[in-house]
Amino acid sequence: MFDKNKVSLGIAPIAWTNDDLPELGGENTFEQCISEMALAGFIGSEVGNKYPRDTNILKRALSLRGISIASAWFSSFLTTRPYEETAEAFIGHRDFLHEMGAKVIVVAEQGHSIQGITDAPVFEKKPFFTEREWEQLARGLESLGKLAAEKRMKLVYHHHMGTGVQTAAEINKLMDMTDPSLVYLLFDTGHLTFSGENPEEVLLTHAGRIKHVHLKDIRRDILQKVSKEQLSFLQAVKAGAFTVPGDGMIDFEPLFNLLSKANYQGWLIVEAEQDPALANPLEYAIKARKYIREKTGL
Ligand SMILES: O=C1C[C@@H](O)[C@H](O)[C@@H](O)C1=O
Ligand SMILES: [Co+2]
Repeated sequence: MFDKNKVSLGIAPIAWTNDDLPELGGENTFEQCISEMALAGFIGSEVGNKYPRDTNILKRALSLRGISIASAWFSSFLTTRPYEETAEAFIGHRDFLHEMGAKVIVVAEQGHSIQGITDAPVFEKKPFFTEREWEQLARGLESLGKLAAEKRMKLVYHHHMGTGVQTAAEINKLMDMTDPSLVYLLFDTGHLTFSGENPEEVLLTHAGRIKHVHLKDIRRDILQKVSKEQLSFLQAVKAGAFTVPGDGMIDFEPLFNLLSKANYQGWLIVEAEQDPALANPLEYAIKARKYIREKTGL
């Protein structure tokens, strides 16, 4: 299985406070969040909107708890806005993450995205890029990838529900259109399953380019409800579509096996956004940690 010197376990703050739905977990503090991550046995985190932006303050709070920053989300608008606008914001984000010691930068294209539109049915209204937009996205990501490389960092692209890069076919197209030394892939088990893709197939196809992993599970009954009632992505999250690995319909064992066979190196980040009032974040973090230990020995 995984080499403990090459694979590290982290957890995202989104289970404590949801940046996309600020009403979920608004009461949970930054300190509670990172203390509970450490208590559950994780050594890494991504960055949430309650995290201090002053890198000295952030480093001190995290080091007291033995936590490092693995990465943080960046929204690109390469298909809808001038490249320079995205590049300027990307450089600030990159420099912050570099200062925090992160090696990868998570990027998701938000041009035409409906992931944040409260009432847009996620299956029915997902956007599709024109060929011109695909070109803009691919060339723009390569340029951002070069900016990442200036700091010896990697851009990892996050496929996502309700965006133009959601399905396996769209992931394949993006990977085909971009330079593999500049644009890498983030593998998110929850988004692939939500979209109806086969995560094993995606993993096998792109194993060499996967440099960051988000682990989340899906509740099958909620997924059926999302499709039947034409819910939006955010309504799906609120309804409990996502949960921690081992608590839903995904079989993680073959995925862990394939990742380890591909000599995966980097972070495995548990990222299971759900309503913290219904799913206690510490309890679910402990549950996830236990499941991963049982299945991988990590
Ligand atoms: O990586 C992610 C970041 C979140 O903001 C997003 O909506 C979530 O679903 C995700 O996978
Ligand atoms: Co994710």
